[in-house]
Amino acid sequence: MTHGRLIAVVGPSGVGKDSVIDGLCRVRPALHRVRRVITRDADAGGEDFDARSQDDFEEMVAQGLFCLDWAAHGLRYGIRSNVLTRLARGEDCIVNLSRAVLAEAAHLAPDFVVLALTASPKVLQERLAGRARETEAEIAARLARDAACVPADLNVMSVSNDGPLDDTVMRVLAGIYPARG
Ligand SMILES: Nc1ncnc2c1ncn2[C@@H]1O[C@H](COP(=O)(O)OP(=O)(O)O)[C@@H](O)[C@H]1O
Ligand SMILES: O=P(O)(O)OC[C@H]1O[C@H](OP(=O)(O)OP(=O)(O)O)[C@H](O)[C@@H]1O
Repeated sequence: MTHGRLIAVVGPSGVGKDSVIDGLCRVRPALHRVRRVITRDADAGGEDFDARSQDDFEEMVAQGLFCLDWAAHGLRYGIRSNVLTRLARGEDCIVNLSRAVLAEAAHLAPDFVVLALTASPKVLQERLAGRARETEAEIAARLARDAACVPADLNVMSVSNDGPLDDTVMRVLAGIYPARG
């Protein structure tokens, strides 16, 4: 059976990673959205995720339950290893990742694609303020974050999300699932 494709969505805070993932999964329901484990309050809003305390999270790490985990924005993030079973069954999976774990993530699937979203600094600022999930100080820290670069040797598709969301979703779909024939 063909191995599923793993699509990693990366980019600065507020660029639209979760929104683009939502849009892609709506248009392509067979695409599995990977639910992240995060040490964030369960009622923080935004993406659907599994909230865990710091202690519980570290226990999950110790038990080897994650195939990827990282720290950012004062939070811990984990991807459960069961995504590997889905990929092995041939399911395509999409996940919001840190740029810092891309090299490691590339080893998880033979068909690994990075979707790197971009937007202007002004747009990022407006979107984070509009999302209203973080405080002003947290937004400032996100905008100032000095993130790792996307490794040059990976299969990277870079797409601007400065314009309407539906346009971005359609451009991404055309890029990652080009029509055959
Ligand atoms: N193309 C777009 N046009 C307008 N608003 C957008 C667009 N993409 C995302 N947004 C909005 O910007 C905010 C940040 O998007 P989000 O998906 O949470 O970004 P990220 O996951 O990259 O931090 C959200 O309020 C979302 O609704
Ligand atoms: O190392 P970086 O590439 O900068 O990424 C750091 C973190 O930022 C994003 O998290 P999250 O989705 O919680 O935050 P965001 O919605 O503000 O992007 C991303 O998923 C990573 O977990």
